[in-house]
Amino acid sequence: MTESNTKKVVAFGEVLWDCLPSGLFLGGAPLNVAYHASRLGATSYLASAVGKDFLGDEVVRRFEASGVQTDLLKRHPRWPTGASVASLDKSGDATYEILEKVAWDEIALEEEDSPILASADAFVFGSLAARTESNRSLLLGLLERTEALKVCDVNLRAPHDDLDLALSLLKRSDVIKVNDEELRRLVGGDEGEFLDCIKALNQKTGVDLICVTLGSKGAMLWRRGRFFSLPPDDISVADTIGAGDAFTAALTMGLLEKRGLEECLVRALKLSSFVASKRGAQPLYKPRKLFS
Ligand SMILES: OC[C@H]1O[C@](O)(CO)[C@@H](O)[C@@H]1O
Repeated sequence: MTESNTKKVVAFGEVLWDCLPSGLFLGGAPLNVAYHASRLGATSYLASAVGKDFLGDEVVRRFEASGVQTDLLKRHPRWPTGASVASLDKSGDATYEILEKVAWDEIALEEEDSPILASADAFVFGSLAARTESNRSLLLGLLERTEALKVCDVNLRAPHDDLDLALSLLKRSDVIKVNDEELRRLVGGDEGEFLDCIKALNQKTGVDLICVTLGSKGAMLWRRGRFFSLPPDDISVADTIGAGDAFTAALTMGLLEKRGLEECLVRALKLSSFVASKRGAQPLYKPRKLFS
């Protein structure tokens, strides 16, 4: 853990360019979390890889501009920088075809990276980057060793949405963030009462802090039987890309800053609503203004 008040957040997993008809947008759920954690005052890192190509150079440049640290961002010797072919429906929700055999599919950390990993206050991860065997074993090793708060935003993305794998990762976390559809898929409870689904996920994973985002209905935070639920801000949606990732970042920072659970939820919803009101996952903003 860090001594100073500045929190250290390490996110693990994909960094990629979302190719939308309107252009290329930098994304990847863990990077989006690292981006917002940095804006919210953390020193943040992304453990990932980009190719030795122009798009990889551009990622490094964007990290430097946004304050995300590049120490854990490696250059893959052969594979290209990640990308997805993304499309938006009328309500601004995105679907992604996430290309394979790309740099972040083979993240390679080194001995010299250990001090950063060992001093993290939060370690944020999802299930997509674990689609390759090498990343999976790296991630499991990191989860076993870290003393940081482990936050899993499961981020199921078809066809890389192996539910057994997702559950095995969720079991290793301290905090779970899912959306309502993911929740129902993970507990196999299409018809069930919403709260029963949360309790079922708690029983399946043993994790006591579960947050569920509900799109236009807001979000719910559940901790050992107590829960808070709030509607989102009244906004007009530009696109929902990265709104859930922003939610995870604000929730993680709120928990690290020891804010009350309800305040964590208020801030997470505020930030995710703001992101949904803008195009792309990484809009500029001043947290003081946003949360005032
Ligand atoms: O990480 C997988 C996908 O999810 C997003 O991060 C949005 O949450 C996209 O930018 C990316 O293509």
